[in-house]
Amino acid sequence: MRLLVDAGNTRIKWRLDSDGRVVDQGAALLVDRNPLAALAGRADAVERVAVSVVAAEEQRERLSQLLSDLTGAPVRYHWAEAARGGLVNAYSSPSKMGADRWHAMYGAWASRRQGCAVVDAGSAVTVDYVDDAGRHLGGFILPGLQMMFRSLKTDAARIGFDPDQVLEVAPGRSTTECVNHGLAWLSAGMVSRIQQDMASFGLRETLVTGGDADRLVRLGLNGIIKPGLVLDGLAKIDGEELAG
Ligand SMILES: Nc1ncnc2c1ncn2[C@@H]1O[C@H](COP(=O)(O)OP(=O)(O)O)[C@@H](O)[C@H]1O
Ligand SMILES: CC(C)(COP(=O)(O)O)[C@@H](O)C(=O)NCCC(=O)O
Ligand SMILES: [K+]
Repeated sequence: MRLLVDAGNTRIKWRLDSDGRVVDQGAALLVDRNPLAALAGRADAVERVAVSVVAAEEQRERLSQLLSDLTGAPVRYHWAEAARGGLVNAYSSPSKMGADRWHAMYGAWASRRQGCAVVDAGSAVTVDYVDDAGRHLGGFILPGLQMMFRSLKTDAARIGFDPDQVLEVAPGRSTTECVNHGLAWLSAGMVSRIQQDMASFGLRETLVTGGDADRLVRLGLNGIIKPGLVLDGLAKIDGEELAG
């Protein structure tokens, strides 16, 4: 059995897989005392661990310690790459790209082998475009929903509001409405820009992952929700590395 781990800036997502079959999966907040607690007592069967991490280096070290407390199995960290299996990264310095973006893109590319957009609505939102030839055309990094609520709350003295994840885009008539509708309106604007880009780059499908994936779809993004897309790509890459 193999343990796959996707450590984002907010949550750690994990999956136990056996020969490509999902045996179990879960998620916990990165700040939890032990985000891998659900795996205690089941680690004996783990023969190998594969990790995709974008959280800070100190969080990676903490995760590393949690994993070695859990299992003696070898742990392999996978990072962004220049190219793999026909997918070619647009970055001139691929190691600077978040591992999660590469793994999500590879998850999409390996299963479809056609042009697509990959949207990861996590702590930050990332949008990446891949054409039919497997060329990554580039992407965007934007603040995620909680990050935007936080910055409005902490960086402006007189914006008092109760954050609420509404999908309402009408002009607001109170501070709370202006903020909540404003963020829905901003996300809806991003959604229509993605859809314009899809048409102009001739891309067919949008795959959406991350904690706020469902919100973007409800705001009109014409996409397929793939909650485990990063883990799908990670599983594939780790399997390919093992096979040599
Ligand atoms: N249970 C949850 N805990 C925290 N954030 C959540 C939860 N459910 C949905 N979210 C939303 O998910 C976003 C974080 O997405 P996630 O995919 O967990 O991020 P990351 O990959 O950066 O760890 C937050 O902006 C938040 O709005
Ligand atoms: C953009 C990200 C913060 C997204 O991470 P997440 O919101 O999923 O935690 C992450 O992919 C990252 O740290 N990227 C490094 C910079 C880059 O991709 O160019
Ligand atoms: K993300």
